[in-house]
Amino acid sequence: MNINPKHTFTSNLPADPILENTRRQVTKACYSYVKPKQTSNPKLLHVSPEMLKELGLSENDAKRKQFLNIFTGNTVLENTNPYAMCYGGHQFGHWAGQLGDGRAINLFEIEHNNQNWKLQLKGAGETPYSRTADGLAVLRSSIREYLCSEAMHHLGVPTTRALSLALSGDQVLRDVMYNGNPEYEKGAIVCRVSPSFLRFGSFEIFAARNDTETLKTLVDYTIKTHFKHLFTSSDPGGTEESFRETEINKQTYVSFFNEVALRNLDMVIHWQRVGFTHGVMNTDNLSILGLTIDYGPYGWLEGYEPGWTPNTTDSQHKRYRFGAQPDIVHWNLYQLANALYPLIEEAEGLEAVLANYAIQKEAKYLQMMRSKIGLSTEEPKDANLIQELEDCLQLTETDMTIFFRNLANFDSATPTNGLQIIRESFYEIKTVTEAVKNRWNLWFDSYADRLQRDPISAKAKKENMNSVNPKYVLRNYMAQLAIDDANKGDYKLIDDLFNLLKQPYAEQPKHEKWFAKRPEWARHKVGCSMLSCSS
Ligand SMILES: Nc1ncnc2c1ncn2[C@@H]1O[C@H](COP(=O)(O)OP(=O)(O)OP(=O)(O)O)[C@@H](O)[C@H]1O
Ligand SMILES: [Mg+2]
Repeated sequence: MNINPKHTFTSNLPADPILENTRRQVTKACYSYVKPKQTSNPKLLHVSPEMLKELGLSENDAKRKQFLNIFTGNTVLENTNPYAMCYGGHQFGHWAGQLGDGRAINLFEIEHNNQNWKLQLKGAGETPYSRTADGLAVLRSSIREYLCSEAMHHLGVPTTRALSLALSGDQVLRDVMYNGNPEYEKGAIVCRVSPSFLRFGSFEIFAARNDTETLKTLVDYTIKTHFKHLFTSSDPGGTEESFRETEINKQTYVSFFNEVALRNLDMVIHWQRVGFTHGVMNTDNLSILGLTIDYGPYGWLEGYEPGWTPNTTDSQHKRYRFGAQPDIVHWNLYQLANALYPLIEEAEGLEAVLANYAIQKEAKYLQMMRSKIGLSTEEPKDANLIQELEDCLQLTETDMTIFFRNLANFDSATPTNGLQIIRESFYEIKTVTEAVKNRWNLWFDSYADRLQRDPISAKAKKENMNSVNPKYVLRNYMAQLAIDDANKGDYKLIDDLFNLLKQPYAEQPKHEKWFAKRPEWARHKVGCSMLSCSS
């Protein structure tokens, strides 16, 4: 295996001078060096061929013992120095202080095709940031993270990626529903991959500690590394040589914040498009690059319900419910603005970005919803048509994925067929009363009128709709079936789902069984509709 490891993160940012792996507050440093824990009997369960290719590795490489050893933490690659990152975060609306990579350990960077990738193990053992926990991850949550991050990539949603899923061979104790019934589960490790694992909380921690110096070092590094275009355009002449020395001006900090805001807006609008509910949008789980990060208690909408969250830890206030996600990004951006303020010392620019986010959020959401119903032009009343559609979707439990996919078959010449076309998306046909049918028929009439004023051909409309409305998503019960099998030692379904989800927008007649509503047994089952943060 030919890996030429890079270390741009550690060579540009301050390290924690303490090398002992003891739990502590780490100050004036962006990371701590720490070695992954040795595992007793590691076994690879799956490797992403697409990710291998992105990294310039071959499928043969993945079969080597060295690959297994490196990506489960048993071998540290020569000339590399693994590390855990320091960050803080606002959890459920409250500042939680230092959090950090309590169980994630960065191995090294690989550069391939002009892209720098950080490779990180999740569940690789304790670090200085582990607080009271064990640094490990269990198989169920690792399968969910592995399958979903690659599935999101294929859906076209900005996300961190996954290279491999492995068993550690060790047992991990977990109290799944936090009700005093801990049990041993299989331990597992996912190798995650991303151009950066920096989170909003990576910046907040230094602002909270009034450590403006380290804050500036980290922000400048981030701009010069990941937002180079901002840096060079506003500071002309910024060549590689002058790269480190050149001062970044205040306007560039504001532009950086603006881009972070817009990238995260783009990400969350994609979530709303595909029905993804993240579940724990704390500021330590929002990426500075606007990538979906931390596949914990996430879930996919089945019945269209903006008030839904899969996370039982949030069942009372439902702060992170599906419909609130774009507003939560906004709230989190306020926290990031506060963290960047010491570098700018003027609120105006940051406030303008936040105000613009609110405007853009409405516009982008509307644009996205127009695409879901196949409109190629804009009319002022589209917002009403879409609002009425969302109201109709909540009249009775209606499957989001099936609804939008089947809606592509609607013909504006025969609006009375509308109900028949979407019938399959209703969970209980007996709840579709005359009153419900009437509302839907009214909507289909307005929709047909609107489509008739749209110049797009029926064929193009259908193609467009099928390219934004996925046919296959990782429904909660599907992941749970793969987990149940894996706990019994059968890993085939992981591979089947992995392959299915590579083409979420394609018709896959052989796999039609996955284009189905959630089965009744999964309605209230732990892991399918209820997920805790225990992972
Ligand atoms: N088993 C564990 N051992 C040590 N620390 C943990 C463990 N589980 C979670 N943490 C830490 O608790 C904090 C919040 O956890 P959260 O569930 O958001 O993250 P995570 O799922 O571990 O990781 P990530 O955000 O990297 O995907 C993080 O600092 C995380 O590292
Ligand atoms: Mg997290």
